[in-house]
Amino acid sequence: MKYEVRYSTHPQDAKNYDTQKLRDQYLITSLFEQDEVVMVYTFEDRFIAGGAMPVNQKLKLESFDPLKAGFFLERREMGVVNIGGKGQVIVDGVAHALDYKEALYVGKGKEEVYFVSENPEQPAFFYINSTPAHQAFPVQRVSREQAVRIELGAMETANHRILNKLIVNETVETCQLQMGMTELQPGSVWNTMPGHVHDRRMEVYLYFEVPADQAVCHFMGEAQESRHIWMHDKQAVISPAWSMHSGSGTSNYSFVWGMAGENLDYGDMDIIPIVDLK
Ligand SMILES: O=C[C@H](O)[C@@H](O)CC(=O)C(=O)O
Ligand SMILES: [Zn+2]
Repeated sequence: MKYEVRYSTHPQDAKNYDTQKLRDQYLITSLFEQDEVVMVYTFEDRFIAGGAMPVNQKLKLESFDPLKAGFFLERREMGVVNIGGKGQVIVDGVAHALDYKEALYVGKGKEEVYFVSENPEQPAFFYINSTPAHQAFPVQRVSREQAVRIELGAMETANHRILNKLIVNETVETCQLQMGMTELQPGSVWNTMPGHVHDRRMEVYLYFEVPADQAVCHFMGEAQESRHIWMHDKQAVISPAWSMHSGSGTSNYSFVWGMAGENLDYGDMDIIPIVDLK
């Protein structure tokens, strides 16, 4: 398994970052590598964003040195969203089938977790989010039908999108993790517009279904001191609690969002009026 550690940053410091520094600090370019588990451990709320792409073998979820844990979920919980072909997540011997855009919550204390693809020609891409946890909640699969679906925005403002709450307190009991998936409708390009911040929680976005010759421009930073990061398919970006997080694409696309921090209130956001953005 491969991992990387990223320290957290101060907004006053981030103001001075040039393009490369912004990308090094916040952009995660590669989480999906054949027959590997790849993890980025950020000190923003000790959130881990990872990818598991089993092709020719099943992959074991393993702890890594900075966690100083006997096994990965010893003091953590995890959410998994499959953004690839059919696969299974095997948790302490129990197989949970995950189809495209389905999710699985795995609570603290589960010792043995494996990732498997059904067909090596169409491997599963398991996107992983994990946060510290102090209570064990049951494993729960969230199918597409079980997700809480909300329609947001409008075609006229190029932000018509379907938000699917996958792992939120309406569907799954968690310690601090929340996850969901938002799908921009054809012709719509703006996510999270009007934008927001939530000082109570940090967030990570993973963009996918971005066509190979298109890109998403992700907006971050303080609302009056915004910066942008150009992103491609299956890349993720870390949003510290002080940062806005919004994006516009050169086509429509989808993204998985994951949050952790102070509360489990999805609606706890401070909206930034569009005319106040700088
Ligand atoms: O705090 C919540 C997250 O930023 C996302 O759920 C926002 C989002 O998917 C959207 O508006 O398109
Ligand atoms: Zn947010």
